[in-house]
Amino acid sequence: MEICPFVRLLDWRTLRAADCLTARQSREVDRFAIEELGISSLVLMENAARSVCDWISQYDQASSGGETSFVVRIVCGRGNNGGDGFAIARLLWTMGYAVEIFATHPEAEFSPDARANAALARKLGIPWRELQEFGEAAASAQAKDWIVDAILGTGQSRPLSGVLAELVQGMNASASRRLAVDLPTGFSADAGPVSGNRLIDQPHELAGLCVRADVTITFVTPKMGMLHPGAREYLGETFVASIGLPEKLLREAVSLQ
Ligand SMILES: NC(=O)C1=CN([C@@H]2O[C@H](COP(=O)(O)OP(=O)(O)OC[C@H]3O[C@@H](n4cnc5c(N)ncnc54)[C@H](O)[C@@H]3O)[C@@H](O)[C@H]2O)[C@@H](O)CC1
Ligand SMILES: [K+]
Repeated sequence: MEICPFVRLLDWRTLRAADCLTARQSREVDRFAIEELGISSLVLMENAARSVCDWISQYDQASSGGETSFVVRIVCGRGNNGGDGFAIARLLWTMGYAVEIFATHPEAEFSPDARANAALARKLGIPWRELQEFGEAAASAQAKDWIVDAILGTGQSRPLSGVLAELVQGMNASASRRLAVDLPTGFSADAGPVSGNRLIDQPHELAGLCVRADVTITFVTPKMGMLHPGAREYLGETFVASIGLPEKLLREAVSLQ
């Protein structure tokens, strides 16, 4: 189902390991695109953000005739997954959506591309709320609202704890719909819904440790962890978004053949 030009629905029935990238391969794709092909990482981030915004606006058109009275709350981590989130906030805001940004870290701790997009969001005066207000905002959110999970993507390297685990619990307890950017926070690109280095057979064990997304929009290709039998429970309806580079080239770059 081509819901918008650069985004295609993932067919779970035909998903194979050969179609999937590991976190390391995903980073290699990034590196190859930036260093060998010379595309800027900010262009990749913008393309990633644009595909998420296209999806939200197409879905909104298709499901409610473009009624945009819902609120999109975007929770941004400190890495490039967060950078995607700041860019998504800017694009949705310029399209007239009600947007609220929540950042998990002070700007000084952001990755360079996240900092660039956060600074732009600040300059444009996009509503930016205190992180500690998120629990209350999520608890009072309506079913037609969206929470965009831009906390962790392929950089997730350990189980969630502390503030991030609390944020994820707040997200999962909310009536709001949840959209995961690249991967749900708490979901390992390599192994799926894991806790520590142990695959979780009982998904309920992950309650609060992994975002239960209604929709996941992943970039370039599916990720290896999506093969885990419990994956769909956390990914929801999954789409694969192109970020402007020929997939075949990227596969060669990570010698997927
Ligand atoms: N693959 C690609 O071609 C592209 C990737 N982009 C985005 O870049 C993301 C990867 O960005 P990053 O490598 O900065 O990583 P993330 O943004 O996923 O993670 C940020 C940082 O969080 C820390 N972290 C890891 N596990 C944690 C935990 N359990 N608790 C607390 N902190 C933790 C790590 O230091 C990690 O570097 C992708 O998921 C995607 O959203 C896009 O911007 C565009 C292109
Ligand atoms: K995410």
